[in-house]
Amino acid sequence: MEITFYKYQGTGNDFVMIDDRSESFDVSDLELVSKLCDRKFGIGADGLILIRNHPDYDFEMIYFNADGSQSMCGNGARCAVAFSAFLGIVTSKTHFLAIDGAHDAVIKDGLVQLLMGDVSGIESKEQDYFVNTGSPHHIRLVKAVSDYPVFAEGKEVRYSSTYAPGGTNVNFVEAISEDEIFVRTYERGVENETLSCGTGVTAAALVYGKDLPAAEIKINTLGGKLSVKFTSKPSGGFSDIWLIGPAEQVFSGTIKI
Ligand SMILES: N[C@H](CCC[C@H](N)C(=O)O)C(=O)O
Repeated sequence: MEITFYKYQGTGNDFVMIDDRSESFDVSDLELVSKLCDRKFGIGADGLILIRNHPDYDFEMIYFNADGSQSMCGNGARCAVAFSAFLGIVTSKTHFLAIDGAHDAVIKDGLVQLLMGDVSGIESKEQDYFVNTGSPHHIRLVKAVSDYPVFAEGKEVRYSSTYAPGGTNVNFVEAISEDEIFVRTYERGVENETLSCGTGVTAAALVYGKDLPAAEIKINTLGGKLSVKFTSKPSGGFSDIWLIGPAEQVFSGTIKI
């Protein structure tokens, strides 16, 4: 079988993108997903995204982590918007469907702005926090995130009984200033640290700015810079949550597999 693909990255979180409007990709073949994401035997990526037609939306994105599991992916969604514009499916504004529901997005000044789903609230977890921003995120505020043992500590939390059986993504957050943080993430389904995680930095920004009526938090990641804007709802929870950052096409090709 020969598959045509496009490789995208959003602040270093990288994805195999496939125009699957023909619906020819077998979504039950998780071995194929893992092989295409394998960095030695395949194309190599944190995840794989199919773009399909949908009667009620501009398009539907189907996201797979590298291990074949599915979840909402913020950086992947931003790359899906850029890819759909490249394919001519959308222009600078779009309304599309992902696993966690409908999203709006805008392409402006070379960046993709993604409207995330509302968040009902933040849970305390001993000294840490938990937020679901379309995928589950454990948040730990730390002093010097550059030196932090992200893989070891992240893996321990991800597989802890607290989050069994589904697990969680784990984010370590350092305060840089009152409106700027540095975030490193251990990602479920990649089972490693990624260079950035869109739903993760969104969760981190909500925790960091949870006592503010509204905020725009600048976020540094190992893979580049993102920002998150949000409004705190009087009843608790958050709305108007925008994840903003670049989404670039790196290369395209075909793979015989
Ligand atoms: N690994 C995550 C999904 C991808 C999240 C991340 N790549 C993002 O940009 O949101 C999970 O299994 O919940």
